[in-house]
Amino acid sequence: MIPVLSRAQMRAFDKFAIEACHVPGMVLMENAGRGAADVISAIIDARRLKQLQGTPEEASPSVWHGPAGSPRPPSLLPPPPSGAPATLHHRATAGAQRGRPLRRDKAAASAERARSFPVRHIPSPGQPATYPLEARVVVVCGAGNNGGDGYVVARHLLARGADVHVFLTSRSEAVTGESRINLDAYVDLGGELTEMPSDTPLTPLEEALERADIVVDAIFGTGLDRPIHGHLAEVIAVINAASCQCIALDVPSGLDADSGAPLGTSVQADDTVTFGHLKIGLLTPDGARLAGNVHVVDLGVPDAPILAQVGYVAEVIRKETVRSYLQPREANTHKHAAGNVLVIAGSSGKLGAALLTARSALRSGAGLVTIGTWPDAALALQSRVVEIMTTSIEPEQLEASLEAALASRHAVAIGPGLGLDDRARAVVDHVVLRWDGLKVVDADALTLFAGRAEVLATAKGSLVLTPHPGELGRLLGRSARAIEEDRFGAIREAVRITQAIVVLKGARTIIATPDGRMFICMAGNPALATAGSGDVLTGIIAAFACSMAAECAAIAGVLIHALAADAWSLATGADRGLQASEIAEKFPGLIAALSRGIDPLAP
Ligand SMILES: NC(=O)C1=CN([C@@H]2O[C@H](COP(=O)(O)OP(=O)(O)OC[C@H]3O[C@@H](n4cnc5c(N)ncnc54)[C@H](O)[C@@H]3O)[C@@H](O)[C@H]2O)[C@@H](O)CC1
Ligand SMILES: Nc1ncnc2c1ncn2[C@@H]1O[C@H](COP(=O)(O)OP(=O)(O)O)[C@@H](O)[C@H]1O
Ligand SMILES: [K+]
Repeated sequence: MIPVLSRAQMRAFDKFAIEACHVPGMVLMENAGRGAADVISAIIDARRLKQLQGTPEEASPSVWHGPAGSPRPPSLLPPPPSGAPATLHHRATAGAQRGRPLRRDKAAASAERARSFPVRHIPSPGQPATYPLEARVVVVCGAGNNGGDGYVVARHLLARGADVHVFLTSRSEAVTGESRINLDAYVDLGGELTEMPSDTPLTPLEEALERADIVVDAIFGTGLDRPIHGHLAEVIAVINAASCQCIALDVPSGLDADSGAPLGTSVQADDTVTFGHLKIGLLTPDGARLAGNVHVVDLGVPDAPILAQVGYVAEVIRKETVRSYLQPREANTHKHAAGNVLVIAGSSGKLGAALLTARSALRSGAGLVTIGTWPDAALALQSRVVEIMTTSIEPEQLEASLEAALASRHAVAIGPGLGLDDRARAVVDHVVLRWDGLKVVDADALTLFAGRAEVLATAKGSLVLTPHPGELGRLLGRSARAIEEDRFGAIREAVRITQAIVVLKGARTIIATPDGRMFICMAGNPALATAGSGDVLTGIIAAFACSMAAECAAIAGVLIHALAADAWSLATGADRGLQASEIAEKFPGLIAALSRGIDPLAP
């Protein structure tokens, strides 16, 4: 399980560790700062090795998370001067290339060691293979504990030979407690510090950032409790204008750790090193964009006893969890046992939606898939389908034709392209509210409950609702923007009103269940922003729901759908141009890989 905590839970976690478990706050701060220094060192080292090996920066497969359209930051480090000492890595490589034996006589080596007392740096995980770190690092510290983490980072980078300069957004006298001890330690060890309280110009910071390779943002963490204005907003603007790589500590300063929205303004980080656990605000679309790549470092305390006290808001969906839902097929399985899905979808001009949903259900392993649609649409579909069956919903004999269509189905997917007229409303009411089975409700079927979402709580059977932010906004009487600004709050409200499992789609899809749990999908990419990809998701969830609990079907469907896009992007190198029908083509291979415990995205 990868838990995700709210701001209050993370603060309670630290408090409980300090007060109930007697781990000094100083130790937590040291672990946080040292962990961050390790991540930063590894980033510097990886870039340096890449440059020494002559790999052009542009060839890096890593994703640039900066604002849309903004240039990727320039290369981190200047090329090493000619004649510069070779790194340990290079010496080892050169030796191996010259054919020097890799195994040495142990006794001779031991005798040699005893004579020469060599001092060797043995890197621990996350640390670079070589010191000194050749990087110019600016650390911008606030007056609170986030700033305290910043001094710890500064001290460790200084110890590793980096060129470090700390800027403090207040006077030193304003810094107290553990942060003050770490500030003093950094300064007393020869660290350079410039005070930058509100009445001072920001030119020294601007000049330092022009020369810097990395800026570490340690202004605010989870203590941010009001919008940022004035001087601090200007400091953040200067950081954001700098072209060097920006690494935020805990959260980008200004980001609301709960909603993921900027409070006034926010640092735009390339990487965020977060402490203890993921914060929920780092996982919203806005938060993810502002945080860049997120690294979690542990605080050196066991989680279980503390999490049992403080709880967590959500879990990240893991491939291992989905693997446990995917059972191998029995040798004597027959098509009826493999899942019988009815897709109630499509209308004139929107037949594609029905086809995408139905084909997705087949590719996900359903044994029988039937599209139930209007007579004209059913007629038009007959010439376009081979493995999929069709059945007509007769508006004049609605209930009778629906009952016939629903007989023996294990699950129903309803909504894509169905239309919003009165006959569609009658179909949706009959199936969603009165049929006693599992229904995946999407698109038009959701919109037909706008203004009356509470009626969904009275539905027979069970429901999985799959809204995008616009559809959820319609259900809750809000704008799509309002939903995006508070995705976790909105999905919880939707579950409370409807008592259904709700899947809120988008970058970082969330699944929430009526018993209060939430799951976040970290897979997927913007290639999914293409017409019909939601219909494909509806199909896979409906097919999985034939053989899994509804909640597991939603979790597995969301992850595999997202992984399909990631696999496509990995294969093509593209972030656009994916056609919805191609998503489902990847399902059988992904299901097979996950079932065997193979990472489908591993090279
Ligand atoms: N012992 C602990 O509790 C640990 C805390 N850690 C760090 O401590 C951070 C939290 O530290 P703090 O609680 O000191 O808070 P911050 O350092 O995030 O913020 C400092 C103070 O700024 C003030 N402030 C809030 N919003 C403001 C605004 N808009 N404009 C001006 N001032 C504002 C508040 O009074 C707040 O307490 C975490 O994010 C993490 O980085 C880590 O060192 C791990 C251990
Ligand atoms: N930027 C993105 N990153 C990750 N997933 C995305 C992104 N944009 C869209 N998606 C996914 O693509 C699907 C789009 O669904 P939906 O909006 O219903 O599309 P449609 O109505 O065209 O079928 C959802 O599963 C959503 O989570
Ligand atoms: K920060």
